[in-house]
Amino acid sequence: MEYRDLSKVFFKGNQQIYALAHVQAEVRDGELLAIVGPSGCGKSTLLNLSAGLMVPGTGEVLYRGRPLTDVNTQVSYVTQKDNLLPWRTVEDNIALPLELGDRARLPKDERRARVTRYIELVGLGGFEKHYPSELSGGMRKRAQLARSLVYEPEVLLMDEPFGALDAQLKLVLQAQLLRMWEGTGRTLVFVTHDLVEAIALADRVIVMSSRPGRIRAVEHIELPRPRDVFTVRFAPGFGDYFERLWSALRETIDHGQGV
Ligand SMILES: Nc1ncnc2c1ncn2[C@@H]1O[C@H](COP(=O)(O)OP(=O)(O)OP(=O)(O)O)[C@@H](O)[C@H]1O
Repeated sequence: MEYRDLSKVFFKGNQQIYALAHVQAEVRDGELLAIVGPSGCGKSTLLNLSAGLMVPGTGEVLYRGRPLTDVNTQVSYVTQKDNLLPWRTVEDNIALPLELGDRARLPKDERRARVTRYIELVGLGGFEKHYPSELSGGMRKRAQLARSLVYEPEVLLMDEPFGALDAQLKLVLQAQLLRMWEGTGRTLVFVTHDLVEAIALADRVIVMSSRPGRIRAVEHIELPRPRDVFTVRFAPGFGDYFERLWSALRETIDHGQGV
């Protein structure tokens, strides 16, 4: 996927909000790309454009070399907002993507087996028949994660998926995410406010400037895989990545509107 000179302006009454300006970047096949940047710098807007849910003002998103002109059905998107369907149980929520489009043609047994596999993978075994209102915040995140992985999309977009969770749970879910992603060859774009999380998970980290969002810095994270999120922060080199990225981020915060 490629962002070519992407800009986006929102209009609110007679106010113009410049969300993104001349974003030029590539998302490489199979990589885990983390995007960090101050609040309001256009990170969610970039994901919305990647999913084809929004039309760019200028420039284009290329997906497999072609400009995206419609909803991108090859990507799955874990949004900031919890959008599990309250009237469906955990297993029925997770099964939903398999009921739509071409995937509805998969044999029923295979669909059921996949749902069970992803429920186990995210650690929700035993809660299949629960409704979202009967789950904790962390469990709802796990269910969202399973729902977005169950149809095995080419690209997974995640918008601060672990932002609101406590530090311990965050680590556990990061570890699960890496376990599910490493070795699959799938592409993952992960927006976060947390630099440590970005370095621990990613192959590359993009730092965006404050609004209008531009690419400020790109860092290749060459820490070996498979990574252990619990210990990687003590690995040699981690501190240097943190220092460089923090310095890029701080500059944009100092010159912008804060976090
Ligand atoms: N539909 C919209 N209408 C008007 N303004 C919008 C709309 N969507 C986003 N914006 C504005 O565009 C800017 C970028 O928003 P966006 O949600 O992409 O930022 P973000 O980097 O994801 O922020 P955060 O880190 O706080 O989630 C913000 O100033 C926001 O108010």
